Amino acid sequence: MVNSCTGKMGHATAEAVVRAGLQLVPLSFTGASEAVAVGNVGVAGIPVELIAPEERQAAMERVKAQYPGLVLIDFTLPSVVNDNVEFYAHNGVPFVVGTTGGDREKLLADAQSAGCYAVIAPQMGKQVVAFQAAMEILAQNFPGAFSGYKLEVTESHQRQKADTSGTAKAIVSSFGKLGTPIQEADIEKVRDAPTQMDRMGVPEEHLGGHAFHTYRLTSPDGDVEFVFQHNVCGRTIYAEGTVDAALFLAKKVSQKSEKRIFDMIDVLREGSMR
Ligand SMILES: NC(=O)C1=CN([C@@H]2O[C@H](COP(=O)(O)OP(=O)(O)OC[C@H]3O[C@@H](n4cnc5c(N)ncnc54)[C@H](O)[C@@H]3O)[C@@H](O)[C@H]2O)C=CC1
Ligand SMILES: O=C(O)C1=N[C@H](C(=O)O)C[C@H](O)C1
Repeated sequence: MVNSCTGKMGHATAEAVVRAGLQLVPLSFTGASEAVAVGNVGVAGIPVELIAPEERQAAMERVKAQYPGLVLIDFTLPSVVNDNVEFYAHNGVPFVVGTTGGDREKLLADAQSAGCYAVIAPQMGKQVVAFQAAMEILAQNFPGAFSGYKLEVTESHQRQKADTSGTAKAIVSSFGKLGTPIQEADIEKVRDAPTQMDRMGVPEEHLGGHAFHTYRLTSPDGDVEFVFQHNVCGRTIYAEGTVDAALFLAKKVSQKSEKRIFDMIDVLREGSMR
């Protein structure tokens, strides 16, 4: 079940669920206004009924009874992700959260205290997850290796993205251990089209959906520079990774795994990404 199929990521993920030959629950939680105004949304020819927040408990009971292998997927908004996770946790359902932002500590604590199975990660794209893991491995093995270097981070996303990239924040945390700590406020957020096209090289057709990240490290004397970059156009890479996460989580539930909360590095490590 994908919440919300009205959103860009939710829709792309629901399509990936169908492409993978899995059963898409034809219901999707969404914001109150869309549920009333739109009613339902088509995903690969399947009409998906939109459920407003005040109707979701009744719908959840129906869905739980009808779909025993249920895994929920959340791609909503930073402003609602905590409320959604509280709701999933209260209902004891396994869930994958790709939504960024919100209070991340509370999100983890709510999932943990309810004993839910969950995959929670700001980045679902296999190769970007591998890069994220590599930076953390580097940090664990060579702490302080870049002490004294200056770190500059720029991330460019579609204009509607309100929060700072969750991926950038995760990678900045590894850079902190490598000796170049910076604050979230130091991450440059690019959201305007001219800068995205002229400076960052975002193709015009991807202004509405892209994620271009650059991490630049410069030595104190300016003689040495490292630049790490990952530039993604579109949403397929995340949608496919999310399906991998849902399949991984369903396996963990059926195995009654003792560990219940995972991130995408766990999914990648177990060889569960196609
Ligand atoms: N983990 C990953 O790899 C990725 C994460 N994201 C994150 O996913 C989130 C969604 O991104 P987009 O799809 O681009 O945003 P979007 O703005 O296109 O979609 C958000 C959807 O949430 C719906 N919504 C609002 N209130 C709701 C509620 N109470 N319950 C259910 N749905 C509600 C809205 O109606 C809208 O359709 C963002 O946090 C973004 O950063 C995006 C791409 C990849
Ligand atoms: O909103 C997006 O688009 C993305 N969000 C995630 C993030 O905040 O890091 C992942 C990717 O950057 C796309």
